[in-house]
This record gives sequence, structure tokens and C-alpha cells, in this order.
Amino acid sequence: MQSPYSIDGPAKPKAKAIFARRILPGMVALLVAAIVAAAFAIAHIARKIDQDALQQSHFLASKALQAQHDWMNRSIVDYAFWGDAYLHLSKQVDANWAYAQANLGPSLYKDFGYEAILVITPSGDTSYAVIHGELQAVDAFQYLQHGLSELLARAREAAEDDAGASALLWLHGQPALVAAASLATGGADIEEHEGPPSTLVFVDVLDAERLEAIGEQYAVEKLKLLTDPADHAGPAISQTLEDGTAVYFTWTAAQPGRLLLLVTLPVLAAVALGLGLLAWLLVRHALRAMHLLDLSYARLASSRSALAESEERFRDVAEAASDWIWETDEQARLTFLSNRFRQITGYEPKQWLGRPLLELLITDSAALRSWLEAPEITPLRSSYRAADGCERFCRLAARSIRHDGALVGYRGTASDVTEETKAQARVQYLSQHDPLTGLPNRSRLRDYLEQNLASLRSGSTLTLLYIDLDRFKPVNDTLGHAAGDEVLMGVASRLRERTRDGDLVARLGGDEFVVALHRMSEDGGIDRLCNRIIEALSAPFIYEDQQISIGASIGVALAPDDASQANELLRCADIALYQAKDAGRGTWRAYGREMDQRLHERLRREEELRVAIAEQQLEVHYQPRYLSQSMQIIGAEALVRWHHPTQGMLLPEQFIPLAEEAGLIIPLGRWVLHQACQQAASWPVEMTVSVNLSPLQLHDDRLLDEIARALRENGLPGERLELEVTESALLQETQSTLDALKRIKALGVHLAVDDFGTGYSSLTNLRHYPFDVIKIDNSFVAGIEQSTEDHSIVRALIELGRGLQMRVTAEGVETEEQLRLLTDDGCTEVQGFHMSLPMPAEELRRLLARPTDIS
Ligand SMILES: Nc1nc2c(ncn2[C@@H]2O[C@H](COP(=O)(O)O[C@H]3[C@@H](O)[C@H](n4cnc5c(=O)[nH]c(N)nc54)O[C@@H]3COP(=O)(O)O)[C@@H](O)[C@H]2O)c(=O)[nH]1
Repeated sequence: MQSPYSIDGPAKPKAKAIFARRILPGMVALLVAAIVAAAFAIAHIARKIDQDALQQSHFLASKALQAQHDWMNRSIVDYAFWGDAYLHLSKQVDANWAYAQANLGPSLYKDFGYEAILVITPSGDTSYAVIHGELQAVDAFQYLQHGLSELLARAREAAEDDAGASALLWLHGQPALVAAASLATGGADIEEHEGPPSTLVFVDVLDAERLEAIGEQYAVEKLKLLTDPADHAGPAISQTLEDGTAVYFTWTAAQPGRLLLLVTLPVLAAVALGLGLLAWLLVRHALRAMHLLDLSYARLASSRSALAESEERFRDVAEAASDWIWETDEQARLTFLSNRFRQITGYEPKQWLGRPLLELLITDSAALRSWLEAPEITPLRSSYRAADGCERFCRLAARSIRHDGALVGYRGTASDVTEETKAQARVQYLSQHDPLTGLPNRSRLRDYLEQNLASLRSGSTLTLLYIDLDRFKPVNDTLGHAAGDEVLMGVASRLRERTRDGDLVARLGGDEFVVALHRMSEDGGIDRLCNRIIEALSAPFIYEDQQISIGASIGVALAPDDASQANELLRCADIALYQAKDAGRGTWRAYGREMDQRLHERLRREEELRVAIAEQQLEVHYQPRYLSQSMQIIGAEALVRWHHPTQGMLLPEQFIPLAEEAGLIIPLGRWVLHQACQQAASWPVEMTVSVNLSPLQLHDDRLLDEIARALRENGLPGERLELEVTESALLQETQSTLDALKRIKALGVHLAVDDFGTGYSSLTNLRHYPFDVIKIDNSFVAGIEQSTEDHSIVRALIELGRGLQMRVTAEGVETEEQLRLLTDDGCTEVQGFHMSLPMPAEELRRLLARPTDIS
């Protein structure tokens, strides 16, 4: 059976309910039963007492009547056997003696209540009669009608025994106790008469008063004649009269039991009431106590539940956290280890219980002891060897355990900080390394340089190679970043292979690497190393079965000759690098003071170009394109010029590479695009304007919007714009290039592949790209007169364009012969100095306006 206060959980407190439902009814029933039983017992006892009393009253009533008989018998015998009475009444009645002298006169009536005193002669005459105390002359047989004769007879018989006789006779409808005795001398010295004596008769009428008096003598209350015995339910006794009839007497029977009931029942009721009241008070008190018990149980259950919850929370936290809990004795020997210890360390706790904490931790014993004994224990970072052999890190927190102020041990937590420590190490590593190549980064390089430069002994040097990859940007732009990453990782690996331990190879970002070297000899050592590096980086890289060729330029600076500060040394190497690049790339240059001047020059030109774009020193010239058969102008190519404030007009080759390197090609290209669209829109004929796109522009996210805006703002239909993309920009088909071209094409704009034949693009690529025009590079056209090889290539390109259903434009047509050959070969469009030089916009407009030039 479940306990109402189950220890398993916070059962709802229900002592009050249980008491009210189960105990209270039982108590009430028990109390009622006890009271009812007591009542029944009392009633039973009362009944029994009443029965006994009734029985006793029967006896006493009989006894009372019998005693009256006996009294009458004795009384009659006393008077009848009195010699004087015999003398004065037997033979002859001496009334004077009897009545007047009150020997047998009214005194008997007064004293004994005898109704009649009669003397009856043997002949039956009534010789003396005192009725009601009055001397009267009555006939006894008239007076006592039934049974007197029989009584007299019995009296005569009894006289022989010196006794009398008594009987009940009716007298005027009332029973009367009649005693008779023959008069006798009574032993007195008196002469007896001859013949039978007279008989003395006493009559005692049993009227109500008399009966009551008789009864009282025997404590029989209200003894009386019962007139109607058939309907009588009370006590009664019968007496047989002398004539044989029956007479009944009754009395008021005492009922002590009833009295007992009358006395005890109210007491019992009062007791019951009192008990009930007491019980009610007790119950009320008990209910209140139960309620309080329930409340305190509820509080207890609630606090137990809170305690259990708190314990569970603690357990959950303890088990969920990466902490394990430990305790030691004062000698720092482990005495307790929580379950998490097993999960985190892999050891069974019992394996370590009893062993010193120090044995587990990889730390110095004195350090651990002083840590534990420190007044304020701050967390201690430590490590240990887990069961799997791996080193794990933890942060220990501890408190001393004291009993009555005495140190008995220590307890604390060990937070597993392995991941945190590793992450910190990782962060530290990442903050110092390039995530792609794993090489030290700029920050690590600077630290390295600062340390090594500070400790540079006299006579020793530190050589810094600043390496920039040549032609790396196109790899990224055309083949995608995955290819670029592959190349960068390959570069890192090749650089590491070509340096010694103690040297540092770092990546500064992008395609810039730095190698810091000790013990380099200036005479030839640097030259050999730089050449080896250039050679190594110029060897092709393989990416997805594709060969990728890049190169490298290197700037060299020496510490302490060129600089003795890290930043300064890097700056010197960077200047030398610019020089190497200016020298045509794929080479190296050592820093010289004069290089600062050249660098400043370059920076100055960049700034000039920036100003040129902003202040519109640029101008777009147009070179017409012709139908080879009819020499009809069908389009014009926009070619940018820079009106330099001091150097005059500069051609694209003099500033486009600078613009690309300085990132200025985007605003420059945007300006040309808008300019070309604006001017083409004003041409008198609706023909195509071609605009060159740098590979960098092609990968600019804003290009599409710029094209659309240029068309929209100038009201130029998309079909009238042709964008030229160099074949080298398409070296590798990348999805992003293809997507960019398709989006441009979707504007209705035509696409031309420029300088075709120089970029070795595959036919497959060409087929996939949405080009409309192939422009054969100048270099092939220039050779078709002299070189059959070049002529064959040009013919093949023309065929290819036709096969791909693209228009073919031959560029750089400088002679009539070239024009003829190209026309004969089926080249439909031509462009070159032979027909027209690039010209200012206004000049082209005039040219176009001439009626003869328009078909
Ligand atoms: N991204 C951009 N690039 C541009 C832009 N403007 C020009 N360029 C690129 O510069 C390259 C050189 O251009 P330019 O110096 O103007 O030379 C062009 C012509 O003048 C030249 N040409 C034309 N006909 C002849 C000829 O018969 N002989 C000969 N020797 N040269 C000739 O060719 C250049 C045009 O060639 P192409 O672009 O391949 O059609 C130039 O190649 C452009 O790529 C610009 O705004 N943005």
C-alpha cells in the first residue's frame, strides 16, 4: 500500500482528507455505538431491576394480605380465648362489659379499624354486634351473606387446636377480611358452659384506605382492589373468597429500573452530548492539526522537492558541464571524484582514489602545494595525460575543507579547457599564419623581423626577398579562386623547399610572399637563390589537368645595410620589387637608394591617372570597321587616349597596365563605356560601337548594371553596343565568366572575342561562349603577305568563325594586299590603318555624315 507520505515523491499532503474520510467516521461510529450500547445496557438493567421489583412487590403484596390474615387470626384468637370475653359474651352477652366498658366495643373500630365485631351464638343468632363502632342489632348472616357459615364451621374446628379461622367475604360489594374464633376460657379459671360456645367474629373491610394501609406496612404502594382484572396490565394478585370466588388486588409497583433510566439516560445523554462536544472539539483540533500537518508536509514536500530539484540541477550541471568535481584529504590525496571524471579523462574514479592529485596533474609539486595553501585560491591551469594518452587541459578551482577550524582537505572543480586551450592555440596560430598556405603571415613576419633585427650581431646580415607572382591575377580572374588557391599553395611549398631551416617563408596576402634568410653571401648567393626561386615558380602548376604558368618578380633588401627596422626593410624590398617588375618581370632586383626615386615616379603616375579620370583628361577615339567587300563602315571601336598635361597624348598601352595594377581600370572603363554609348547615340547612322573590356571589369559585380545604365541613360539600343573581351581573359572556362557574358548578352549587347589566335583558347570554350564576332589579332594579319603559316592560321580562323556562325573581323589591316587576301579568304569585316586610323569622335561623326561613305 502506498504511504500517503511516500518518500518517492512529493505526494499530495492528505492527512486531513484521510482523517476526515476514514478515521473520523470510525470514531463517530465508535462513539455512537458506545453510547447506544451503554443506553441498551442501562435499559436492560433497568428492565431487570423493574422485573425484580415487580416480583418482590408481588411477594410483598401477598405477604401484606397474608399478614393481615395472620393479624386477624391472632387478634381474634386473643379476644376469643380471653376468659372475660368468654364469661361476658359466650352464654349471655354483657353489652355493658363489652361495649360500655370498651372491652370489645368501639375501641376495636377506632384502634384497629374493624368494621364489625360480632358474636354469633351456636344457634346462629347474632348476640352482639358493633358496626362502625356503634352497637347495633344486626343479623350476622344478613350482614355477611356469603361464606359465613363455612367460616364459622372452620372456626369451630380450629378451636380444637386453640386457633381461629379467617377468610375473605364480600361485604356490601367490598371484600372484607373476616376472622372467627369460638369463645373459650383461654385457660382462665372460669367455668365452661355446657354446650358449644358462641363465636366471635371480627370484620375488617378492605376498603381503599385499608388496603393502602395494609400495603404500606410492606412497602406495597397503593394496594387496592382491582375491579376489572381483564383489562389490567399492572401487577395483580388474586385471593379466593370463602364462597370460592376470586378477588384481585393491585398496587403501584415500584419501578427502580425506570427510575434508573430516568436518572441515567439524561446523564448518559448529557455524557453523550459532552462526549460528542468533546469529540467535535477533538476532531476540530485534530483536523486543524492535520491541516497544519498537511501544510507542514506540503512545506516539507516542497522543500524536499526543491532540494531534490536543486540536487538534480546540481547533478545535471555537474554531469552536463565539462567540469569534474574532486575532493582530497589534507595531504591532497584524492578522496572523491565525480562521474564526469570518467567521461572526461577516461579513467575509472576508483583507479585514482587514494592517490595524490599531483600524480594526475602535470605540474610542479611545490607549485600545487603552495596553490592549495594560498589563502585565496585562484584558478590553476594545468594539464594531464588522459586514459587515451592525449594531453588534456583543465582549469582547477579549489576550496579548503575545514572541520571546527581544522583543515581536513580540499575540494574543487576541474573544468576541461582542452578545446578552449586548443582554440586559443589555433587563434594564436591563425593570428600568426596564413590559413591557406599555412605560412607565417605579415604579423608573424613582423615579429620575426623585429626579433631577428634586434639581435643581429655585428657582421651578420638578414636578407629579405619580397616576391610577387607574375600573371597570377589572370589565373584568379579566369580560372577561378580554386585554381588561384592551388597555385598559391604550390608556390608556398616550392618556396619552403628552396629555403633552409631557420629561414622564414611568409605570405603577406594576395600573391605576395616574403623570404627572410640568414647567412646569405652577397657575392652570388642571392643571385643564385633568386634565380632558383624564379625558375621554380615559373615551372607550370597543374590544376585539374590544366597547366598554369605564372612567374615571379623579386625585390631584395639587406639588413642592416638597407634598413635595420622591420617596416623599413620591407619597404626597401617592396621598392626593389617594383623595379623588378618594371624591368619586365620574371627577374629580381636588389634595393638601391636610387629606387626610391623610381617608386615615387610610379606612385606619382598613378595619382596623375586618378586625376585624369576625375578631371576628364581622357578622350575616346574611334577606329571604324568596314565590310571588306563594300568598304561600308559598319561600326567603330572605342579606343581611349590620355591627354597628359605635360606629355601630350598617351596611348592605352602607356597607362592601361598601370590602371589595371592600380585598380583604376574599373572607373576608367566605366567612363569609356558611358562616353562611347553617349557618342554612338549621336551618330548619324545606327551602327555598332565596340568597347574594350578589361578582364578585371568582366569580373566586377557592378558591370551589368553599368552597361544597362549606360544604354538606358543614352538611349542606345543594346544591339548597337559590342563589348570586346580578349581571348586571354577566357583562358579557362569558368562558370562565373560564362554567367557574366550570358547576362550581358541578355541585354541584347553583342560580344566579340578580341585578339583571337593569341590566347590558345580551346574550340570547346569558344563554342560555349555566346560570342557574335571573332577579331583576328593584328599579329597574324601583319604576316599574311610574307608568312604562309600566318596566312594559313588566318584562313583557319576565318573558317572557324564561319563554322561557328560568327562574324569575323580582321584587325590591323595596313595594306591593300592584306585587304585583298582577307577578302579573298572570305573575311567579311576589316579594321586597320589602311582604311582608317583611330580618330576623335567629332571626326568620325563628320566621316559618317559624308554621304559617299554611307551605303
Ligand atoms: N580596357 C581597355 N582597353 C583599351 C581601351 N582602349 C584601348 N584599349 C586597349 O589598348 C590596346 C591598344 O590600343 P590602341 O593603342 O588604341 O591601339 C589600337 C589601334 O590603334 C591599333 N590598330 C588599329 N589598326 C592598326 C593597324 O593597322 N596597325 C597597327 N599596328 N595597329 C593598329 O590596334 C589597337 C586596337 O586593337 P584591338 O583592341 O585589338 O581591336 C588595344 O588593343 C585595346 O585592347 C579601353 O578603353 N579600355
